Amino acid sequence: MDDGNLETGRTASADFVVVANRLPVDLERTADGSRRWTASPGGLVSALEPFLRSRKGAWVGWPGVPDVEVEEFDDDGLVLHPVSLTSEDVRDYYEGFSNATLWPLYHDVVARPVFDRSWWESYVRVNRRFAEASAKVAAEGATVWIQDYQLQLVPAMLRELRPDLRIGFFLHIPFPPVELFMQMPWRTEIVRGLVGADLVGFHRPGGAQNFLWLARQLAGLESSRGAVGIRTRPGLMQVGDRTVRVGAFPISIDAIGLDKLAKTKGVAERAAQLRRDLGNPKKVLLGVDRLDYTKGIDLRLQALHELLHEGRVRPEDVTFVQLATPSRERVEHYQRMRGDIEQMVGRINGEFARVGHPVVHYLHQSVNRTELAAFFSAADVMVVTPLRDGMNLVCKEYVACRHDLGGSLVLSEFAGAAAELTSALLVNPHDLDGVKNALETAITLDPAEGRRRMRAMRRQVLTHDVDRWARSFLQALGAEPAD
Ligand SMILES: O=P(O)(O)OC[C@H]1O[C@H](O[C@H]2O[C@H](CO)[C@@H](O)[C@H](O)[C@H]2O)[C@H](O)[C@@H](O)[C@@H]1O
Ligand SMILES: O=c1ccn([C@@H]2O[C@H](COP(=O)(O)OP(=O)(O)O)[C@@H](O)[C@H]2O)c(=O)[nH]1
Repeated sequence: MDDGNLETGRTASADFVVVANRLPVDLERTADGSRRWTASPGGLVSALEPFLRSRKGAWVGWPGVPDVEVEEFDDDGLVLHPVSLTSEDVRDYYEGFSNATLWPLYHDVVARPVFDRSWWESYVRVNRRFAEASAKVAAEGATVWIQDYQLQLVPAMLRELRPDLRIGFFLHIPFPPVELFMQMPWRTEIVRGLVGADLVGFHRPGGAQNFLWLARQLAGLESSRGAVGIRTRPGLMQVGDRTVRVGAFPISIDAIGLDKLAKTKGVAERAAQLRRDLGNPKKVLLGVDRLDYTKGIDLRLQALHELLHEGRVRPEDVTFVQLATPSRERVEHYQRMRGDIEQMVGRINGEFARVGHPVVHYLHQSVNRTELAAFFSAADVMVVTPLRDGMNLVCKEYVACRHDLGGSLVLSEFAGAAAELTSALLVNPHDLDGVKNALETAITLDPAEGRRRMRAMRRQVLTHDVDRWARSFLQALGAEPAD
């Protein structure tokens, strides 16, 4: 996308507003000093962008680079309202509090969270800026849907500025067990920020249940104690004269769109080309992740290394492709993990590759949707082994692309998607022998058994798409009529 497609300078007054840390597009400065817009990384954007485009709302978010002022603009009918962040905001609010405090704390402390008071102050300031921007964009009585852990204070701040709005909040990452959340020095402030919404949504009922408990303990709020259902039976909480709903809404993908894309001649040809380029191995294994320490890329490489060592897998039979989207590159944990992973790739290839035939192809790059559909179509085994993941859209995308019922999915029990894709080969990523066994099973799986599993997973993914997710959330918020 370039600036030519974008109509700038319009004033928005939108009835439906999404607020997320990132806009769906990132501003990129190229080497020759010009600027262009590219697709933003991550599942939040892939899920919400097609949905919002279909209903012509406004999107409030950061354009992805510090220290730029960009005017509100129209991107093919979607009004984008940029919120500027300074370099200090990016360091303290985004890389600091969001990604070195909240991210590890909410992902089961797989890395140690840093609690820094100046980061917290920056988080409060930037959340206020987002609340003010949203208050400006939303029309009288509009629905505003706030997204994710970077903006947990925005619901209450926005309600104070604009009591006329209908406010929803959805958390895309796991909500942690209460014992872990209690470590947070600003735990009560965060709970009070979230209950500013009319509906607080999580991927899983467990997250909703944890939140209800914490709101009772930390904010003294009266709340229901019954089990929260999936898309139904939300918990209820009394906040002054308002009733706040707390529910579980597992996110999904544009399944029909991807199914269609994977059936095109172009994707099928590209998939065949990819297999040829890889040297037509018997089995292609694939990993697709942001380069994030929660994704368990290191442990799948370790499992492969051991299988090769033990002779359970022959290097001439398998090729492993790891697509790793660059992510949060200035955060220390991410830098360390990248070094470790690249060392492991080098080690496996050093020991098992032949000239012209690496065992592991590692691409530290992002690829587009069509190319990704070709990779999914080409892969015999999709390996998804996060230590913890809110949902994980990649595994659902793989399933949506396998109209041929080919391929098998190795999936971590600790991804939100595992509760829905129960016919995957489920693994505990902390159990390396279990991961090795599952990889071996997937490589040698009887095709009829593979088809049976894939059919069941496709039934689930194709009937539970992102549109259903968004509709069920907005219906529970009262922003959309019930079916
Ligand atoms: O914006 P970044 O810091 O570059 O990170 C990208 C996004 O990562 C996270 O995605 C999550 O949302 C997915 C969709 O619900 C879900 O499947 C996945 O499990 C989550 O990790 C993050 O939550 C987003 O805010 C980021 O934009
Ligand atoms: O090279 C890539 C790698 C990933 N993705 C997309 O990035 C999203 C990743 O979402 P997921 O929920 O799996 O994880 P997240 O990165 O949000 O934690 C998926 O929609 C992928 O299709 C992409 O467009 N290009």
